[in-house]
Amino acid sequence: MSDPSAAPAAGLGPIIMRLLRDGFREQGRLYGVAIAAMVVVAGSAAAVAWVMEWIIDALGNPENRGAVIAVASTVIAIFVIKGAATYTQSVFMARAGNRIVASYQYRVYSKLVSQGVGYFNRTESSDIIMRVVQGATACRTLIDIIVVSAVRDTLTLVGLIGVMIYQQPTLSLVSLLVGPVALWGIRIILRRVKSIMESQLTAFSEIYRVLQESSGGIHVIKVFSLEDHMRGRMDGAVRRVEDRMNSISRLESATSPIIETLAGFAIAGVILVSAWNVLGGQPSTPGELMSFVTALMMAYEPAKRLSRMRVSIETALVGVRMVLGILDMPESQAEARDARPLKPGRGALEMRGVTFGYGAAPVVRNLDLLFSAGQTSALVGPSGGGKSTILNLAMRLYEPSEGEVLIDGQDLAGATLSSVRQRISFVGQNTFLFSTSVRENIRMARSDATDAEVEAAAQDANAHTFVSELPQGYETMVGENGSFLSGGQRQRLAIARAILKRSDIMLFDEATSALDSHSEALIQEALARVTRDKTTVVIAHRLSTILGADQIIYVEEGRVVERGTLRDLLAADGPFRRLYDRQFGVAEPAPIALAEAAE
Ligand SMILES: Nc1ncnc2c1ncn2[C@@H]1O[C@H](COP(=O)(O)OP(=O)(O)OP(=O)(O)O)[C@@H](O)[C@H]1O
Repeated sequence: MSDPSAAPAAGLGPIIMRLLRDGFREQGRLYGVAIAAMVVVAGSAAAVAWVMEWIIDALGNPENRGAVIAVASTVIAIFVIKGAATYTQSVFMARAGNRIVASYQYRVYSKLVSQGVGYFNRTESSDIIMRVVQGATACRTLIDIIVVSAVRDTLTLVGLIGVMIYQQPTLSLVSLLVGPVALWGIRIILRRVKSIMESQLTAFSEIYRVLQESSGGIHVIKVFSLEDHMRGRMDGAVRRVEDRMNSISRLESATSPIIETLAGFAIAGVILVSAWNVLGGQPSTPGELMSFVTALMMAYEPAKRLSRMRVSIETALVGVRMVLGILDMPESQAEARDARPLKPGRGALEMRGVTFGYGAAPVVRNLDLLFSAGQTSALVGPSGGGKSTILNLAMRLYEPSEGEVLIDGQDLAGATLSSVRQRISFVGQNTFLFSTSVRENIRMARSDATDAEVEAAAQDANAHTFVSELPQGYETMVGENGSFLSGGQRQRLAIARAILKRSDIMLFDEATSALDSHSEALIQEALARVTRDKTTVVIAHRLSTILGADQIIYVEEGRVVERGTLRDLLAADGPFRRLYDRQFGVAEPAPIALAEAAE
């Protein structure tokens, strides 16, 4: 499946410009100070080379004590200034860089969390983690490289070359001849780096995936003795990352022999030409020559760093593209521009001619359904028939490809998402709890709920007794996804959360399946009270939980096959009747009696 957050095709130039624009807009002051410090660092480097002429001339005439002391003081001043400027540059670059990482991590997360459920179905969570963690760091790295290398090293190099040309124009030309050769060598290296970096990120993603599956699937790993299998996967993943790291380091380092060799040629050329100059009768003063040679030697380091810069840019670029890909991704569930909040009503939920599929094949087809306001409806039918999908569409977690989903006659497609979600409470098959206290988990439904309201909701969900017996009561931490609690306890907290929300439509998808029949009966009784005047839709495989429903809808292969009261469906002798007979046994009288009681 194509990844909508795939890297944008933009070239290096536009990507760098965009990052710099973003970085300077957010952290212009910090970068401004750092760049000013870099200008001072570059200037002081040129000054060191420049002052050599003065030093040599002063040493050639040591009787002039004033000149010697002035030179010595100048050297001290230059180095003190260079040290202070280097410190300022490092501190401000680091502060700006850390802020940039935080900003991109937040922006990427913020964009991701506003995507629809479909995006998270398509994208592996390990991939998402990698994009947030590695991608944001790559953005900082790229800005750092550009600012430090392009500004400081380029300015330093320009200053030093300026000194060289001023002191010895011919010799400068000779030494600069090696430049084009260096560029050619670096181009070859770059091509290799690009291909390795792409696969490096895939290898990283596998490490995150193994970690996540180890944590989430630890029970399966233990019970099926999969420890060695997981170790093998991790070993493979970390080795792949290691191999690629080594290749990248090798390529980055390959710039060194190229530059070293070329530097040797440049210096040898300078020696030969200056010897020829002397013989040819164009002598330079020792001071001029010393100043030139110092500038040439000092130019070597920034030149080497600049030669590595392109390789480092290429390694960071893959992560940067990932981040920009997410930031530029269209909203997978965009609100209509003229979307309005749903108007209040009694909570009638309706589907008209709804067709929808997660992929190409439709899961529900041309569905017409009415869940009347204030009534309880039950969805039953074989597994995979589309019951949960109907609830997903009602919550607008997915948009129908055809037809309309309406609340109180208002099409959800034209409503703001927040107003739709506000009207609906949901307890699903897989209860999710946050890694915080029991109280905070329930309060997620309504942040302004008082402690008394939280506890009342827990009472209704038959959770209060067990919560009171926990070591810190409502303040007990529940662990990652409620791992310190039993399945039934988790479900009761999820039900309490849904009750606290006080919305007028309540959806329950196998919400009491993890409970023993005694607890289930208690909750059913409480839920019947809480949902009395609400539009309620219940999915349950255990028919005992839905016998009191106002209507029962039998769904199979995405279609409504039967609907009616329990009495109607039993009398119709269709698929519901067969399901009913299978669960209770034809000779069992109790549910029939219950049906009578439900009238
Ligand atoms: N996120 C998804 N991506 C792709 N296909 C999905 C997704 N969720 C469900 N399906 C498919 O849609 C069909 C209907 O699934 P759904 O969960 O709605 O059925 P259900 O009646 O609720 O089943 P059950 O009773 O087992 O929960 C199934 O074939 C399922 O494989």
